[in-house]
Amino acid sequence: MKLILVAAAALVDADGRVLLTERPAGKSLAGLWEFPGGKVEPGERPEECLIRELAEELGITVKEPCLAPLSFASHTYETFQLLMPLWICRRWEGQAQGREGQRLAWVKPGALRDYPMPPADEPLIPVLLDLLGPGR
Ligand SMILES: Nc1nc2c([nH]c(=O)n2[C@H]2C[C@H](O)[C@@H](COP(=O)(O)OP(=O)(O)OP(=O)(O)O)O2)c(=O)[nH]1
Ligand SMILES: [Mg+2]
Repeated sequence: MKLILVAAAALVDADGRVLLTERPAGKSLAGLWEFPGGKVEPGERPEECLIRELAEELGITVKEPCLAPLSFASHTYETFQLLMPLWICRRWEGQAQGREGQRLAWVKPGALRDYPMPPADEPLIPVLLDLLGPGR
């Protein structure tokens, strides 16, 4: 089966909230809430890809040293196998906006379960809860 490599970020703000973005209508998994990021293109390093995706999708500038490896998702979808490393990032320049019309939500970790996410993302929720606590 085809292996798809997706680089994604848990952006964490000063209050310990995590950014989720809604997948736009018309795309696969539309309406579900995900970590911003996208497919690594041929010849691209994953970190480079993530910095590009965060600029394209959110209009923010992230420096590579501000990305720390956190965890990964591995999930078998019907038509491909997803492998998605997740970096945590607490520092960036600019204010995140949905540059592709997508809705954004800053979510305290204890409320992540209120946002329907792709099945691949499910195991990442406890990782964030462990690291950040449920939040107030
Ligand atoms: N960015 C991101 N993608 C995720 C997450 N969970 C998850 O299963 N995915 C899947 C959805 C897509 O198949 C792929 C993301 O790649 P992408 O964001 O560049 O894909 P895309 O919108 O162009 O998707 P597609 O419609 O072409 O499949 O990984 C997540 O938390 N963040
Ligand atoms: Mg994307």
